[in-house]
Amino acid sequence: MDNVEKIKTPLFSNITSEDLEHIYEPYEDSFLLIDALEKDLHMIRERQPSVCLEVGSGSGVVLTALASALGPRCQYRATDINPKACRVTRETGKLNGVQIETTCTDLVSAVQDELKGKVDVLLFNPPYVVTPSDEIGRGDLEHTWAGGERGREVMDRLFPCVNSLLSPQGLFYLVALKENDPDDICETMTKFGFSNTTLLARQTGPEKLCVLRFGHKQLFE
Ligand SMILES: C[S@@+](CC[C@H](N)C(=O)[O-])C[C@H]1O[C@@H](n2cnc3c(N)ncnc32)[C@H](O)[C@@H]1O
Repeated sequence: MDNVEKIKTPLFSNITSEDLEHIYEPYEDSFLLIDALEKDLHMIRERQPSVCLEVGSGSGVVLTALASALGPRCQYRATDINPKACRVTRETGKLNGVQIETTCTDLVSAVQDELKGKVDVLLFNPPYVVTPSDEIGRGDLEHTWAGGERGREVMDRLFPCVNSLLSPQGLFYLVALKENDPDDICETMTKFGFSNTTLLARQTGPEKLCVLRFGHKQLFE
């Protein structure tokens, strides 16, 4: 499509091999989310976002890519349960001229009061791999992929918080795997008052991934 504005993949030469023993190396799912944001950039820009929040920012490449395209008028916030990921997220932002404020917390616990109703763009590329429940949180790397039953145990805990975090015009972008049952995710989010769109879907090796976008129902009526 000619009219799609490009989002540059950020530099991430700041990430050392030692970091990669603890944090998620940008991979196909990260780039799928960046591609989905590129596809939706016109809609994001129209909203003149003031706050973008990425949950589980890992290396920070996704939020940095979005921030580089949107510019400095917006506040860029990130959370991760892993303090090393928070540090690398800030560094990746800095390397690309973007300021990202990070908070080390479980999902959005430490920021949800402050950011209530203010988040215009919410991003989550969750740990989505189907694993035994007790693999969740076993270590830094397990945090990056272990999703427990149906790969849903971590992302499912964020869904009830989305309504109170998003601004009235806010959009929520979520990466999901076929095994996570995207139709059921959409049904769950419908119950919380959201409309959904599948923005992109891609087979990457054995994984069938998609990016879902949610917005308050009345926005799309
Ligand atoms: C699949 S990685 C995605 C990293 C990055 N957003 C990307 O797309 O490359 C999932 C990230 O979520 C973080 N994470 C896992 N469980 C979390 C939780 N309960 N709260 C906050 N972050 C979490 C992990 O530490 C990891 O950085």
